[in-house]
Amino acid sequence: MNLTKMNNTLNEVYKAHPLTLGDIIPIDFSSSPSLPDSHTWSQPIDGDDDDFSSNDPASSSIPIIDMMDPNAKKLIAIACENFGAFHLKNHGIPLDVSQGAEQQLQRLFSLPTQQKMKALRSPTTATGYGVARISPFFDKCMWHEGFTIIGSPSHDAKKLWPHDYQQFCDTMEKYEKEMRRIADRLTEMMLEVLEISEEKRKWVGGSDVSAALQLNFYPCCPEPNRAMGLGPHTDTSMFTILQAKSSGLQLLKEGKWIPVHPHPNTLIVHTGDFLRIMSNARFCSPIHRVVPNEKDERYSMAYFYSPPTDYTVSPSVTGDLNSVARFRDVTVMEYIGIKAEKFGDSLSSIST
Ligand SMILES: O=C(O)CCC(=O)C(=O)O
Ligand SMILES: [Fe+2]
Repeated sequence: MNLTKMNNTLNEVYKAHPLTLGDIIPIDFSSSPSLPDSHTWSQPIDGDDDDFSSNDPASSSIPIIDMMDPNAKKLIAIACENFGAFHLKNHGIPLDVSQGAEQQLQRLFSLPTQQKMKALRSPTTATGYGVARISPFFDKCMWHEGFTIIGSPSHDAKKLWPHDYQQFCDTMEKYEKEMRRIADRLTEMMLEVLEISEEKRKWVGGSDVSAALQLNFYPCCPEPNRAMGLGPHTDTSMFTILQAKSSGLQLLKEGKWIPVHPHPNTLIVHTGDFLRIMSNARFCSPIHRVVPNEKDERYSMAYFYSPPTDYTVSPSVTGDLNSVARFRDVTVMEYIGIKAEKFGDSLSSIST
């Protein structure tokens, strides 16, 4: 994987859209017994009360798809059309790899704040510890802390554990390799469904894909109905593959927030903006958010997978000769820059 190129690209984008130092440091949650004003959102936040799912269970929960099912390709395409998300089972990740990554994730976030601050992401770089990248687009802060990995985490891990970083790096690299295998396979399937030409598919499985692993921690929250774990957003990816063991994730569908509860031994897969563009808006890139919880803390790992930064993403209109392109062509690099500036208005800004 040409990670230096990917990292440089992101760093260039972030340099053009720097955060202020006040924006990048999470509060010390362990010393915040009540919700500070900086983290109090004005609207009450709907928790995971399952209101929507009780109305119409069939249309309100994302499907569970078996990756080994002979019909997987078709089922995934339907899920991408209806929800832009599904649970994936039989994905083939060895249990020790997913559990190992989960343990390292918890080890990282349980470090004392001062230690985590040693790996603080600077306002203009892409990796390390800090608040969510989407934070500047919201007036209020989120009940969340994160750690971003692009390629080998060793540079940042050495700052956290100067003498004992290897275990973290090996475990995370193994996990990323598994994620990469699944993302390649899902992408192959969906690009076939969209009848995207061989020429435009060559990047899949290659060394230049753009990939990042985002570790997230949402501590227990004293007033979850007035706080936000991660504000509403769509992902700047082709696919995002998520591992999480507790509830809190919600997807927006037809104006309602649908809770996405975890299932044992499954991953949650979302489609992101790049697949929406390539599919000419046939597939969704769902707006999602995370709500915090008073009793349960939440850990998650999100693997973002996109084409190489210089790849031109074009809507596929092959399947339907009457259809017109609903987005203009855009390179991955250019779209990452648009997203850093326009956030939720990015897709409409490239609509034709
Ligand atoms: O923590 C989660 O479940 C969601 C994370 C997420 O949406 C993201 O990192 O973009
Ligand atoms: Fe996301």
